[in-house]
Amino acid sequence: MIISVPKEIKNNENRVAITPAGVKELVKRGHEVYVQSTAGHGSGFIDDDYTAAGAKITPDIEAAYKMGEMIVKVKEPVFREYNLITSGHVMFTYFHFASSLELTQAMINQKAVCIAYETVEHEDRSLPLLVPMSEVAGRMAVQEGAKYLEKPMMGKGILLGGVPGVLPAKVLIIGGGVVGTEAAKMAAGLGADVIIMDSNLKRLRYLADIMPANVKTMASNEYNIRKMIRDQDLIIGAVLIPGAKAPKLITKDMLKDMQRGTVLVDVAIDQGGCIETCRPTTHEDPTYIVDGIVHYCVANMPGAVPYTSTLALTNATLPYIIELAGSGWKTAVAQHMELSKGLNLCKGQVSCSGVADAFNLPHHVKPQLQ
Ligand SMILES: NC(=O)C1=CN([C@@H]2O[C@H](COP(=O)(O)OP(=O)(O)OC[C@H]3O[C@@H](n4cnc5c(N)ncnc54)[C@H](O)[C@@H]3O)[C@@H](O)[C@H]2O)C=CC1
Ligand SMILES: CC(=O)C(=O)O
Ligand SMILES: [Mg+2]
Repeated sequence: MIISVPKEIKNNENRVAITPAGVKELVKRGHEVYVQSTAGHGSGFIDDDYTAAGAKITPDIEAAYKMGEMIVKVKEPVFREYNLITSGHVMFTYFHFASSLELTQAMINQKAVCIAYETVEHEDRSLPLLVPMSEVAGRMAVQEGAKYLEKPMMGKGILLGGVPGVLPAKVLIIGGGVVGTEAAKMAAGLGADVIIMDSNLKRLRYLADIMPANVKTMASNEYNIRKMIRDQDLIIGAVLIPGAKAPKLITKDMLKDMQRGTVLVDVAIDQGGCIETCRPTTHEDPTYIVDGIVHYCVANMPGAVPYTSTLALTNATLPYIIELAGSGWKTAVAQHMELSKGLNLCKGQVSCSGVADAFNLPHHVKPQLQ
C-alpha cells in the first residue's frame, strides 16, 4: 500500500504520525511511504532520517495527499485540507467528530473512509490509541494548571504544594480515567490536596486503593460538583463517553460560586468540553477569563511536547498502521473488532453512534464496505 504522512498544520502541532523507525517497519513489509518535507522537524526528525529509513519525501501537502492511498496523521484535518481528501483515501488520525459538525459534514462530503484513533477500542473497553496522549495531557494538565495559578497569569497566586506552615492548593479532577489518573498522580506528587470524581464507582474503588493519602475520591453528581467547586484552586475536566460529545458538568451559572483566579483546565475540550464556558484555544493563546475564572482549553495539549508525544503515539499506532496497510482497510476492519470501532465515517455514511447522535445524522451499523 502507499502510505502518506502530511505535515501537521494545526496551531503549534509539532507531532508527526510516523517516525523513521515506523517507516522502516512499513518499507520492510513492501509498502511505499511518502513523508512531507519537514513533517518530522518539530519532533526531532529531519528528512534525511526518513529517506535513510526508506521513505520518499514530498515537497508539499498537496503532493502528500495526492500520493497516498492511506493518509496517516495526528490531528483532524483543518479547513485547508478538506479538498485534498478524496473518496479514494483511508484517513487514519484523531478526528473527534462529535465536537465539530463542520468537520463531520466535510468528511461526509469527501466520502473518505475515516478511522479515528480515539474510538479504536479493545474488548475491555480501553482505548489503545487515546491512552498515550491522555497520559501526556493528564500530566500536562497539572503543569499548565500550576502555571496559570500564578498571579501574573491571572490565577489566584497559589503554589500547588504550599510550603511548610502554609496549606497546599486544592485540586478537583472530574473524570478518573487515564487523564484523571495521571493528573492526580502529578498533583499529589507536588503535594496538593486532590479530589477525583467519577460516575463509575468501580473506578473510584480502584483509585482509592492505589492513590496516595492526599488523593480522595467522590461520586460525580451535580450536587457534589456544586458543593466542591466553591473552594477549589484548580479544576481539571477529564470525562469521556467514547465517540460522543462530552456532558456539560460545570455550567455557566456555577462560575459565580467559584473564587476569582480559580483555574479550569478542560482536557475534554476535544470532545466539546465538559465545562459550558469552555471553547477550544491554541497553544499560542491558551487561556481566557470568564467571570474572573481562568479557562485553559487547548485541544491538542500533547502537541507542545512532541519529543515525548510523537514517540508515545507512534508506539501505539504503528501495529494498527501495519495491519491496515497489510490487509487493506476492509479486511482489517472486518477482522479486528478494535478497528471496526474506530471506523467513524465510511464513504459518506456515519458508522459511529456517538457521532450520529451528536448531529442527528442517520447511523449505519453496517456501512457499505465496498
Ligand atoms: N485536550 C487534549 O489535548 C487531549 C484531550 N484528551 C481528552 O481527554 C478526555 C478524557 O480522556 P481519557 O481520560 O483517556 O478517557 P477515559 O475513558 O480513560 O476516562 C474518562 C472517565 O470519565 C468518566 N466519566 C464519564 N462520565 C462522567 C461523569 N458524568 N462524571 C464524572 N466522570 C465521568 C468515566 O467513567 C471514565 O472514568 C477525552 O475527551 C480525551 O479525548 C486526551 C488527550 C489529549
Ligand atoms: C487526543 C488528542 O486529541 C490529541 O492528542 O491531540
Ligand atoms: Mg485533541
